[in-house]
Amino acid sequence: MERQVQRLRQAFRSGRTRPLRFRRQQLEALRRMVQEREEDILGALARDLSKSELNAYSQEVITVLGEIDFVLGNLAEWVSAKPVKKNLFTLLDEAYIQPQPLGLVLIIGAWNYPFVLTMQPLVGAIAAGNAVIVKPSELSENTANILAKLLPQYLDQDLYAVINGGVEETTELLKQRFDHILYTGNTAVGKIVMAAAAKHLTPVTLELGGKSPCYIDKDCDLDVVCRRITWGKFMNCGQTCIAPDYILCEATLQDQIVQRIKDTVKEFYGENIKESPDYERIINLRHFKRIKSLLEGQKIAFGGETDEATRYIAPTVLTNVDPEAKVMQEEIFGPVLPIVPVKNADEAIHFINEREKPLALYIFSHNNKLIKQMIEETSSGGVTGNDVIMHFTLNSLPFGGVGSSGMGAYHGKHTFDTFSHQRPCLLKSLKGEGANKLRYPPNSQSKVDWAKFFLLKQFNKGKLGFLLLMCVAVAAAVFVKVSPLSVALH
Ligand SMILES: NC(=O)c1ccc[n+]([C@@H]2O[C@H](COP(=O)([O-])OP(=O)(O)OC[C@H]3O[C@@H](n4cnc5c(N)ncnc54)[C@H](O)[C@@H]3O)[C@@H](O)[C@H]2O)c1
Ligand SMILES: CCCCCCC=O
Repeated sequence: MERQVQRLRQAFRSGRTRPLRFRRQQLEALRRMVQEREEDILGALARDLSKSELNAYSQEVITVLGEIDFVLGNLAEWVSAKPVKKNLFTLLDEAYIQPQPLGLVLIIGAWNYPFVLTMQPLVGAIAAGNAVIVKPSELSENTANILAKLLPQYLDQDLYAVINGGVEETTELLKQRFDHILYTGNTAVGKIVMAAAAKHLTPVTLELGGKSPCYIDKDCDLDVVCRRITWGKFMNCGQTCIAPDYILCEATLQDQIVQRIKDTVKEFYGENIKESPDYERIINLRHFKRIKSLLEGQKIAFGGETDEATRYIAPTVLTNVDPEAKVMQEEIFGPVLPIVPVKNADEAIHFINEREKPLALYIFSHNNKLIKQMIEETSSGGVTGNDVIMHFTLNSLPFGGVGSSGMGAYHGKHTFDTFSHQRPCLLKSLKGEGANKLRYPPNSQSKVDWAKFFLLKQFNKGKLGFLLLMCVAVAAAVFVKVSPLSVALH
């Protein structure tokens, strides 16, 4: 493993990833891979999560293709140096920010959307000019294997590698030095990753989880609200990091909400949910048993059926759930939706703020002021008002957590920034040494006064402003020459 890491690092040092043309070629090759091997990819997702081809395509493949196209359309602009504002001291100099690749980065993916959660960060890491090791989750082993098979066929093998394995291999991998680690998975392992990274002072992006609350205000159109929640909660059998974890609403709304979710489940998945191609299965027996145990002692308003042989758990809604119940202590990550009654929005805000910061917050209300107030008075990785999940799909929005739901963010340009160093560059000339006397010792009050004048004036007023400022600078220079102050400066 150490040798493989060294090999990639060497290839990075060759400078091959620097030219824009090279990065574009790799991204185009990645796009070809997704298009030409779509069937293999969809097959792997079906074996791992019982995802239908249509669901796998729309939830995972489409996002990756969209991301590649978006990056290819913008990369030339992103890699370019960005001039910055100057002060009077640096007026004649060149000052800019140059995004540069970090080096060798590690992407550790989770099993629930095993294709998109590894490929979307990979797109940004390639775009930013890094060498990359991808470590897919061992729990979604078919997708992990197809990635290990396909990526070397399409991408530069010296720069991009897939390493498969479980805890042992990942632990070994984390002993190596990387220039950035992006980890997606649970919070407990997030801490292990961060501790390992700290040994090398490696920065991390941690895409973690948590219990994402969903508040429903009293005068909402519940038909619409419940359709949207049903879609986001039971998609991928509830195994979505930003699925609404639980509902907060006034107690009197519960029965109506239950009835509408029940009707929608029937509309979406039919009378026999087990037969629906749109309804997935729990990833493994451990998670099946964990989720099933969350139902113990709860009032099941509908659903609750399970089948261990196929790891099926029916869409399930629980009512009047006690905040102290087990189902409210951990992220559910399955098709179980508890409703916790609260008196009003203020109590909901209090409830949310008493707990760890969630990855997402959903607020349903006709009252925009209330939505803004709840955003203002709470904290979460992201927010969608009057819908669920959808903020994930907008790549202009940074996607990530806060507090125990993670740190850092990615998607679109944000991924490029995550995997880049924003290098500040100031290019001066060896001329104009006279002005530098201001900053050289011995210091004096008049030097400080002039330094204040030069340093505290920002310059960003276009050509006319530039001319005006030059006049001021010349006047100042003349003044310096003729005034008694100049004596102090020399
Ligand atoms: N924020 C996000 O974008 C996002 C996306 C998906 C899932 N999640 C969160 O991830 C969690 C579910 O995923 P999971 O953690 O079960 O996935 P997982 O079991 O696939 O683990 C994630 C990765 O961590 C590695 N790993 C596991 N144990 C390790 C250890 N001891 N040391 C080092 N590496 C180890 C795995 O090999 C895997 O690659 C949920 O909390 C969910 O909310 C977050
Ligand atoms: C529609 C795709 C949602 C992906 C969410 C990723 C986290 O689990």
